[in-house]
Amino acid sequence: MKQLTVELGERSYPIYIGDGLLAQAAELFAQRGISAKSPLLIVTDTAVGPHYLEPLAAALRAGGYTVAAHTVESGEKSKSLAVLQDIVATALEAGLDRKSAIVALGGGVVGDVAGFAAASYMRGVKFVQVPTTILAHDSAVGGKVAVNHPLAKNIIGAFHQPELVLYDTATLRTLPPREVRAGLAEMVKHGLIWDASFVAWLDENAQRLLALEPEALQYGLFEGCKVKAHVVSADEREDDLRAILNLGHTIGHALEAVAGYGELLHGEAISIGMIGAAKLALRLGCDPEIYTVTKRLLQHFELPTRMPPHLDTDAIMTAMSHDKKFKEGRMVYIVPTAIGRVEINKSVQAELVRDIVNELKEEA
Ligand SMILES: NC(=O)c1ccc[n+]([C@@H]2O[C@H](COP(=O)([O-])OP(=O)(O)OC[C@H]3O[C@@H](n4cnc5c(N)ncnc54)[C@H](O)[C@@H]3O)[C@@H](O)[C@H]2O)c1
Ligand SMILES: O=C(O)C(=O)C[C@@H](O)[C@H](O)[C@H](O)COP(=O)(O)O
Ligand SMILES: [Zn+2]
Repeated sequence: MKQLTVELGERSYPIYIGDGLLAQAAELFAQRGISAKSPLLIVTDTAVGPHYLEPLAAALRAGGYTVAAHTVESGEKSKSLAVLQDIVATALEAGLDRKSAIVALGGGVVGDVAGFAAASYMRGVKFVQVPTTILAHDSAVGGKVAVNHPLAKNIIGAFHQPELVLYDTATLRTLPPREVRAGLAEMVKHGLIWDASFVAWLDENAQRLLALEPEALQYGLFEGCKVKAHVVSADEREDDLRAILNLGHTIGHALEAVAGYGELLHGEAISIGMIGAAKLALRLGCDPEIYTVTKRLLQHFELPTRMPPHLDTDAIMTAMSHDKKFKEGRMVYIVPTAIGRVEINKSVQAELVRDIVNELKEEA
């Protein structure tokens, strides 16, 4: 088992990464002070539940926990206020009290909606992340929890850190290949924003990751989590530095919203958004190698680099204006300045972005 810590003073928490960790859930929950005197609620989805709900629930029951469960439909559309209401109803029926914990068993969708339920139920109860996708090496760490609005992604949410992240890499073996690829987009992002040597490793090990080769996977997840934990520890509430985790997201989130939260997976939208950010870097006079390496990496991972041409440019520009980085009348873009380095740029002209959005429709 590998372990690292998100350093947040008294609210610091461990991330455990290993094969078969679901079986150790009760012990690890108890170590983190999750009470066995109040019921737990596991939130999962219709694709994950059939595989992993019972093994997790059984491990927890064996350690003396009382466990209830709530299953949401698989997919981005479950990040909604309606689903949040349903989770709260199950929590009340199951008798969750202020000492209870809500456990997210699934990918980023379950993590975000269950996390927001934990942040708001009885004004906040404990939360545990049990990620089951590659993408969730990002979403399970850092405490951003949210649901979507039809006009804007993640616009109703909170910061609510988990007590622990229990990442059983054995669960990743049932991930559909498209989800494997989408998850690797956020791993590429972690390299591009922070660590040129990780970028080089990703470049060389793409096939091993796509094949879910255990050693490569654990290394990639650990390094990705390490970048994320470091940035979150430095700026938990995105006053400044944390915005770099949004590389590719300004365009990417707009694409997801305009495409109706279904056509493009989050990782796919972010892949296209990172091409957009690399194009922005080119236009701002940065080293062309940034664009070349970004595109090569994303192609290695068989991720999309071209925007679906039917998406309307005006609608995308409007959706971008709802971005949470838009403050005091200024749009903020995360722009690469070298491999493994980005800047938070507050002076990019909207017309330049519009050109890039149109170019993304033509990208090969
Ligand atoms: N909070 C954050 O910091 C943060 C960071 C990145 C992304 N996100 C959010 O995360 C979401 C995307 O997360 P995701 O890509 O994990 O999506 P997801 O949760 O929808 O999971 C992807 C798909 O795989 C299925 N699945 C999950 N685990 C599986 C498994 N082990 N075996 C078989 N099927 C499995 C799910 O049912 C779903 O169909 C987006 O909503 C994005 O906005 C949040
Ligand atoms: O944790 C962060 O900070 C991130 O930006 C991680 C992103 O990958 C993630 O998609 C996040 O949900 C985006 O947050 P938002 O604040 O832009 O909605
Ligand atoms: Zn993301």
